[in-house]
Amino acid sequence: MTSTPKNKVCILGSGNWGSTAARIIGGNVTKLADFDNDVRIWVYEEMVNGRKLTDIINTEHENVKYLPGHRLPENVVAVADAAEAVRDATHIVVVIPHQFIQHLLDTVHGHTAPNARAISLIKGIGISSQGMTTMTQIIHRTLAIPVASLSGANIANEIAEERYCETTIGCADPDEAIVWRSLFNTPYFRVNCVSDVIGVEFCGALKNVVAVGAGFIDGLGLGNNTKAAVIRIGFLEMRRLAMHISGARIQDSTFMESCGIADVITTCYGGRNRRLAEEFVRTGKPMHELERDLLNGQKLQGYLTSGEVHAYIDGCGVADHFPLFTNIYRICYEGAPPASIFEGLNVDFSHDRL
Ligand SMILES: NC(=O)c1ccc[n+]([C@@H]2O[C@H](COP(=O)([O-])OP(=O)(O)OC[C@H]3O[C@@H](n4cnc5c(N)ncnc54)[C@H](O)[C@@H]3O)[C@@H](O)[C@H]2O)c1
Ligand SMILES: O=P(O)(O)OC[C@H](O)CO
Repeated sequence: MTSTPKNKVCILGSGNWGSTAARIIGGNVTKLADFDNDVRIWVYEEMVNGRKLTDIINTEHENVKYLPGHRLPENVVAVADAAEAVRDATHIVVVIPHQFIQHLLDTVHGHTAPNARAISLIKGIGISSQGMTTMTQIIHRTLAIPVASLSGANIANEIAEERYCETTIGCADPDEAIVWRSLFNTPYFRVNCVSDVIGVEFCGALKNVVAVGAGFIDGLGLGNNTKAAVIRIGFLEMRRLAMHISGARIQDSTFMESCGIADVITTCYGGRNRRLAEEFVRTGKPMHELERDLLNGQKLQGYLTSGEVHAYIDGCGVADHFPLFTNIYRICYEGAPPASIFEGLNVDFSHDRL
């Protein structure tokens, strides 16, 4: 009698969030009878203190560069070849900075199992000839497999400390949603599933632009009320843009999940995008320089997303309806003074669908 092969997880990405997700999944698979215990994690290979990062992870069981101080389960195995990492995987977790997605997908294309499916933990969007594209759409278009999304108020370092928080999985198939949930849910990382895959993603991507605005306010030293105003207007612009692009396919209720309102709050107080936007105002240095000098290899998504959002809203002739996003773009890319963030913030949102 032949037994059914077990499901197998591969994680594509081993940065701060990828390594934290690996801690969670590596622990959970050992409790799931239909999953293989071995979890492969693709590492963008680099030398750290004269040693390959994959070797360090596989011997010390710690990603000393991107998640120092937290042990990875021993069943999480680092692999430098992405095509090898996805081979035989039934569940592919994609968690790399959004600017690198297409190259990675092209590398694994043709190597995924026929029954594979994926979940994107990426917070970012793409621009293509079809307009604005979400990460699940890019993954689905390249690999032709079902794709779910996961996003929430999830600062990775706090999750690695096992401090209680929530997240949202967007998955169109309720049975698949249950499986994804079983891979991620823990007593400290509470997963709620919704069917709105791209709504979850839009929230995760667009909140990074609001985080940049919040950082500008901190850099200007304007305090809590001003930041709350930027958070509120930013949240409304996020929702307006998501609705503009995908209309009826997005559910308003998604914005009230962890991926929506909760993530805007956490990111505007504790995230990397906020922190470096504050430095941008204080030092006058460009974002890419601050990223290089202050993040030790970690990557920002917010200022890039601001550029992508601007290309889209300007191209569609609707930038006037997004004054905060437009001002943030001009401050990041056109040398506009940070105090110009308030210009024209009197747009009426009362007719937006609630
Ligand atoms: N860190 C968090 O708190 C957090 C939380 C939720 C979501 N996210 C999202 O998860 C995604 C991944 O972020 P992260 O925090 O895990 O990464 P990170 O910013 O900590 O690290 C950057 C990663 O990119 C890799 N890299 C560098 N150059 C590369 C290249 N050319 N090709 C491919 N990979 C390359 C590095 O090896 C490293 O693994 C992002 O979209 C981010 O917004 C992050
Ligand atoms: O550190 P940031 O700014 O990339 O944000 C991290 C998470 O997305 C917060 O949920």
